[in-house]
Amino acid sequence: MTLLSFNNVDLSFRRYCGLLKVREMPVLSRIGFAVKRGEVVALIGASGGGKSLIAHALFGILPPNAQIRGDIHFDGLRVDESTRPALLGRRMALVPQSISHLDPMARCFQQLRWAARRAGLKADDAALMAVLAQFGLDADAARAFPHHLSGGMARRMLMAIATVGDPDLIVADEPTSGLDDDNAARILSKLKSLAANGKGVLLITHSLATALAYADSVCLVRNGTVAGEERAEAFEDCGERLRSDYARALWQALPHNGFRVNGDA
Ligand SMILES: Nc1ncnc2c1ncn2[C@@H]1O[C@H](COP(=O)(O)OP(=O)(O)OP(=O)(O)O)[C@@H](O)[C@H]1O
Ligand code: NI
Repeated sequence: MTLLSFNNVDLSFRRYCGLLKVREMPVLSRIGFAVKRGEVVALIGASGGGKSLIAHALFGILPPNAQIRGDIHFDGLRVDESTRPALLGRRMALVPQSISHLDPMARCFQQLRWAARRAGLKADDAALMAVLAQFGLDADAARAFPHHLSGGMARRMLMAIATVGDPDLIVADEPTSGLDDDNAARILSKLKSLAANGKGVLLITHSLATALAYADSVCLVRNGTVAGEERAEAFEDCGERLRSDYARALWQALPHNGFRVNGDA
């Protein structure tokens, strides 16, 4: 069953040139993809391609000069200013790319408690500590203010905060950046197991290798548009089963495919 769908979503930023002239800078064009329950969909693409903006459009955290058109649906409901508040934290949660989304003025455990409360959960402290333990975070991390955490610990704290409310959809924006291999695997396995338990997961990453190890399907984002949608299992051999040229080029550029460019032998 489809949990999240983007249909023909366009996004532009208004910029003032001079005093009165306003220019529209398009950044996303005709974005369309879907996430079903039980699957991990990876949004992948190079830096600056528009992946985070797609997540920000869903969660309503675009800057005020952003102009958005098109349809975003969550579980059959159109997502807009009126419907979004009831969804945030309860039905869908974001693991933001930047760890600066943690509140610098509150201890981490307090922020976890707020997230649980926002989701309508009456979790006691022991249950919240168990959530932290899933991400390798202990009582010291719980007591800490965000600036006392390492980058990797802060990222794991963001995962704990996003998942504590048991949302139906998790959007994880580069959730493993700055993590060592073990902690990265822990986060990605957790996302995969959430999907295996009927949740939907949108994994945003610049790494095709990461996407292929954990995702069921891959949506390629390039220059603000969807340059291809592929099943993860189509990335095999020489990529004959891939539908888009861009996917084939990325696949052939991976180290174990010999860094071939444009299909060169
Ligand atoms: N507030 C803004 N005003 C104008 N342009 C913006 C704004 N925010 C982002 N952009 C532009 O939109 C484009 C897409 O940015 P976005 O952060 O979504 O990329 P990304 O694919 O997530 O990249 P990365 O992998 O580096 O995180 C970039 O070219 C960026 O410069
Ligand atoms: Ni990003």
